[in-house]
This record gives sequence, structure tokens and C-alpha cells, in this order.
Amino acid sequence: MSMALHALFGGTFDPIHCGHLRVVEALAQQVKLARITIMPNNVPPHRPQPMASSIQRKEMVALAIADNPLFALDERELQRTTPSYTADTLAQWREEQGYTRPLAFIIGQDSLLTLPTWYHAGRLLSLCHILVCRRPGYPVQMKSEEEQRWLEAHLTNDPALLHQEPAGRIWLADTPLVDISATAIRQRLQRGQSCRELLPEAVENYIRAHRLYHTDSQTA
Ligand SMILES: Nc1ncnc2c1ncn2[C@@H]1O[C@H](COP(=O)(O)OP(=O)(O)OP(=O)(O)O)[C@@H](O)[C@H]1O
Ligand SMILES: O=C(O)c1ccc[n+]([C@@H]2O[C@H](COP(=O)([O-])O)[C@@H](O)[C@H]2O)c1
Repeated sequence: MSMALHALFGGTFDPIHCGHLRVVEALAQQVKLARITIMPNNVPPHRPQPMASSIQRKEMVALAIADNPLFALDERELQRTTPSYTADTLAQWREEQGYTRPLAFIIGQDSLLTLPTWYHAGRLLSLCHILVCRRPGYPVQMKSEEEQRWLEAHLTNDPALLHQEPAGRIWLADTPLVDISATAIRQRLQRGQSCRELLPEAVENYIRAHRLYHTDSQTA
């Protein structure tokens, strides 16, 4: 039986940018996602604390998706003060929604390369499918032969399976290569450079109004 595939898109979003939005919109078309739920983390497990607060990052996501019914916002990770481990979040989701409904987690190619080091990585595919968007500058090969074998064992070329099965498949999406990162955006803003092509206009305005990412706005 085929069921609507729900996709969660987790991230630090410090800030959300056009790279995020452009690639997942293309992904939604490719695998027929009716909805993508963007889920900002509170305490990113594998990187330093973000510069913007959780509330600011959430508000920027809300502004970025305000006019687009493809997207929704999920605040569950913001309500936990422990590290935002994806396996914990997905387990909580499954407890609420049951185990039969198909669920996907969206990541970029850079995240796929680190995924084997994630907390309880071995559990992830029992909880969701993983949809991977291409990203310039990151190799398509995993870091070891063992990880590559794990990837190949779970890959599918049939998008129907993502809708028919609740979890367990990896889909390497043929999304456009968009060379935008939040790191580069923060650096440009610190240097006072424009990010007009890189950020949704409402997010750019929010950053300016709150003086985010400017050298004199850093309190840490
Ligand atoms: N330009 C992009 N193309 C494809 N995937 C992306 C792109 N930017 C971010 N992603 C993916 O979106 C998810 C959330 O990314 P994140 O919020 O960390 O943005 P980022 O640009 O990678 O940030 P930073 O530069 O601060 O690390 C990750 O899985 C990441 O791989
Ligand atoms: O669960 C983990 O161990 C884990 C490790 C690294 C990243 N993640 C999640 O992967 C998503 C993308 O991470 P990031 O750091 O690129 O924004 C985001 O939802 C993170 O919380 C999760």
C-alpha cells in the first residue's frame, strides 16, 4: 500500500539560506513530497553552538517558508536542552505517529559522509528513509569501504518504495548543485558584504534588523 511520504529536514539553520530551500524544493518534485517539515536543532550534536539563538534561527525559518505551503516548521528539538540527536527525535516521532507511516529525513551530501558517526547511527534506518541532496565540494564516496558497503546495501532507485515502506531506504537525489553555505554567509555578513542572492529577502531583513552575524553583535 502506498502512503503519503512525510519528510523532516533537520538542520542548524544559522541562518536558513537559498541553498537549503532550492535543493529541497527540487527534491520534493522528484520524489513527490507533499510536505517538508523543517526542524531546527537546539544543541547541534557535532559542531559548536550556533551564533544566532534558537529562537532567532526558528524565526528566520518561519520567515523563509511563510509564503510556501510545501513547508512546515517543527519545534520539537527546540524544546529539549540535551543534544539534538536525530535518533532520539525520530524515535519520539515514531512513538507519536506509529511505525507504519513512511517517514524520511533529508540531509545534504556532507551530512551523509558523517552519518556513520551520529549517535545511534545504526538505528536511523529503522526509523526513517534518508534522502540525500547533492552538494558541491563533497565526494560521493563514503569515507571507508565498510561505510560504502552499508550505503550500497540500503540504496534504492525506485521512489515508489519510499512511499510504500515506512523506513530503511537511502535515496541519492539528483538535485541541483547549489554552492551556498551558512558559514560563507556568516563570513560575508561579518565583512559587511551583501547576501542578496543567498538569502530569502525576509531573512536578510531580519538579520539586518537584529544585527546578527556582525562583528560588534557577538557577545560570546
Ligand atoms: N547548499 C546546500 N546544498 C545541499 N544541502 C545543503 C546545502 N546547505 C545545507 N545543506 C544541508 O542542509 C542540512 C542543514 O545544513 P546547515 O543548517 O548545517 O547548513 P550549512 O550551510 O551546512 O551550515 P554551516 O555552513 O553553518 O555548516 C545539512 O544536512 C546540510 O548538508
Ligand atoms: O544525531 C546525531 O548524532 C547528529 C549528528 C550530526 C548532525 N545531526 C543532525 O543532522 C542535521 C544536519 O546537521 P547540521 O549540523 O549540518 O545542521 C541536523 O538536524 C542535526 O541535528 C545529528
